[in-house]
Amino acid sequence: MTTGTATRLAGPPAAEAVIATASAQAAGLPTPPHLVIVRVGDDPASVSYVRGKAKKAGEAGLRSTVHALPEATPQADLLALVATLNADPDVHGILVQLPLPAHIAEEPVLEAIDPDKDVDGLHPVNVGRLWSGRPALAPCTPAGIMAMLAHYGVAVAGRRVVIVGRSRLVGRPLAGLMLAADATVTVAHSRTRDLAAITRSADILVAAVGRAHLITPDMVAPGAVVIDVGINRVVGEDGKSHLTGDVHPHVAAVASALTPVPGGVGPMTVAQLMANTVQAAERQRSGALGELLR
Ligand SMILES: NC(=O)C1=CN([C@@H]2O[C@H](COP(=O)(O)OP(=O)(O)OC[C@H]3O[C@@H](n4cnc5c(N)ncnc54)[C@H](OP(=O)(O)O)[C@@H]3O)[C@@H](O)[C@H]2O)C=CC1
Ligand SMILES: Nc1nc(=O)c2c([nH]1)NC[C@@H]1CN(c3ccc(C(=O)N[C@@H](CCC(=O)O)C(=O)O)cc3)C=[N+]21
Repeated sequence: MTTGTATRLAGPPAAEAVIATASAQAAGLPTPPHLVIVRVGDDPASVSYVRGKAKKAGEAGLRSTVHALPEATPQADLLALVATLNADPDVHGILVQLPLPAHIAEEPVLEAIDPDKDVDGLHPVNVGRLWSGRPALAPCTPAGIMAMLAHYGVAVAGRRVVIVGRSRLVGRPLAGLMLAADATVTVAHSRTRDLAAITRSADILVAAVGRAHLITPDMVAPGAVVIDVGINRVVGEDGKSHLTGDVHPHVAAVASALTPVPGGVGPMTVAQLMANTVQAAERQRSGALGELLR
């Protein structure tokens, strides 16, 4: 961000607040919640994200284990690992990092995860709970965005929210959470006509597309709150590779508030994973207590 007047909605302070709450809850459990992350192959971005998540888990007082499987792992072996983790009472959260190699279908893998250990909130049971307005483990990026808005005092109820992007991981579940929070929601995507007219109607505009600087100032209503989810690796004028979002920097001159990239939504995603892992551990504990008392 160069010039502009928009308030910078920084991720790290809001993320620390989420992690502090999760850590305090974790400390009240008989054993530290245990997160298991499964990564298949050596995609450099996935390697780096998974490392970041495991590091944060340790800082938050959680246990974490990373299973790094070779690129050529057969789907059956991955399913067998998930079954073992489901059955292990010492494992509270399971996350299979996406994308998976092309020879492995996502659907059967996500459906194999015990919904109560599904800290990514991608199992159809959790998707269904979210869309029927019941408590559920919600995907980390959308839940992190809701936590960030709450942290900075941005009201959602009654406001017009436009989400650009309809992915399983971000756009769709965010629409469900926004609806549950009483926003009026529009979801745009690659087939949307006259995208600018729609984005200009937003009080809160969320860009989750994966195209550098797709959202330009003319697409933003003066005073709108803009959430930039995109993480794009681009080569700058200096010839160096760096990260940039889906939102053009000049949007800062139009918006009232804007999340930076990096240092915006990304840290919220990681923080929310810690919160979801603690929530999963608590759910399993109360589930187990319920069984004992029955
Ligand atoms: N900060 C964080 O924590 C996270 C960041 N990300 C980043 O967010 C971005 C989006 O991720 P993800 O949702 O997984 O991406 P996907 O590629 O799964 O989805 C992209 C969405 O954008 C839509 N789209 C593509 N081109 C256009 C266009 N020109 N106009 C309008 N809509 C368009 C697609 O439409 P259609 O459905 O029609 O194809 C699709 O719905 C990426 O940069 C990713 O790296 C992702 C997860 C977490
Ligand atoms: N099953 C699954 N669950 C996910 O939640 C999931 C996934 N698969 N696949 C990929 C996306 C992407 N994602 C990010 C996590 C952290 C940052 C993050 O920490 N970003 C930092 C900087 C990152 C950097 O410097 O490279 C930031 O924006 O400041 C970004 C993106 C989770 N995802």
